[in-house]
Amino acid sequence: MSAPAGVIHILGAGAFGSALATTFREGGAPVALHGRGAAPERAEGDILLAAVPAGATAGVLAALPPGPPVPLVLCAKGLTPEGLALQSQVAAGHAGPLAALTGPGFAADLARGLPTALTLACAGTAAAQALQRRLSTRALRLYLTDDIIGAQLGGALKNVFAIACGAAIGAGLGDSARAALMTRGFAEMTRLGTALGGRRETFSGLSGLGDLSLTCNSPLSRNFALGHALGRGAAPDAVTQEGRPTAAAALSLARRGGVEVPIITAVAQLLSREITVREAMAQLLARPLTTESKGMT
Ligand SMILES: NC(=O)c1ccc[n+]([C@@H]2O[C@H](COP(=O)([O-])OP(=O)(O)OC[C@H]3O[C@@H](n4cnc5c(N)ncnc54)[C@H](O)[C@@H]3O)[C@@H](O)[C@H]2O)c1
Ligand SMILES: O=P(O)(O)OC[C@H](O)CO
Repeated sequence: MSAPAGVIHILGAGAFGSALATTFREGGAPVALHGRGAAPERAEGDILLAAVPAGATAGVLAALPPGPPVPLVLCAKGLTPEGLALQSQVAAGHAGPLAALTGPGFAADLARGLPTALTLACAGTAAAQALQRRLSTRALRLYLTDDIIGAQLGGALKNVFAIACGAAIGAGLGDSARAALMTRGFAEMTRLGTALGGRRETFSGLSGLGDLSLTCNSPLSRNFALGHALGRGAAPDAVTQEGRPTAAAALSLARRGGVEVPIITAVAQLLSREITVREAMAQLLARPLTTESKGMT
């Protein structure tokens, strides 16, 4: 007889944590969903998922009581500005295998059992495959990558481009402007992401282009909705989403690495009230003319 599977502990009982709990329960796994202030005891064979906002992960992990070195799956999509930009850097002290779950998936869709494909990024083939088997269900299909840096960067940076697209649509600038921002945003994501250590191919996958497509095209995205509200004249401080700290952190990482990120720059300026949506678009259109082809002068 095989040993019973351990418990999937989900830290964070918000929209995504609750949707994952529903998904895994429907897949037949034992799940414990932990709200704010909970610090679950773990046993061998358990899995920990952190599904709180990116800025809360460090505190939630620090509050855990000591336990066996079980795998930790990071679900937050965002960069934190304190120099520890990526979630895997925030969680670097974790003793067990570390993974990131990212890619195009709205909590609302998962909670309804709608088909969803996500990326599970994890170093170490055996640990990665074991997690893939435990966390996949009939509705949730997980693809593996060992590029944990690239997968997290795609998931974080798409928030900034979703704000840009929402703002363009909210301001009535049209679907062509959205397509331009998505495509040039993808170029920017790949340029910054590879400079920070991600692999180029990762940005063409679910965690990059996949999530960018979803959030730039759907009013269900909170980042798109934030941008849309800005485009319609709302004050930037009225709403806080992970895109806001991520835009600031991405801009400072890009400046440090000498990477050109005009859309991230415009979104950061928009969020700090330096420019309006129309000024942001005018600024992007006024940049020196350039090529899409490598090597063309
Ligand atoms: N909602 C989605 O569709 C979705 C999809 C994929 C990934 N995510 C990611 O999952 C993460 C959580 O998003 P969400 O939609 O569940 O957000 P949410 O606001 O619905 O829930 C966040 C949860 O974290 C808890 N929390 C917040 N700050 C905390 C703190 N300091 N300490 C302890 N708990 C705290 C809140 O009480 C809440 O239960 C985000 O990083 C988001 O990018 C969300
Ligand atoms: O609502 P958003 O903008 O945080 O997007 C949710 C998920 O990241 C979509 O994959």
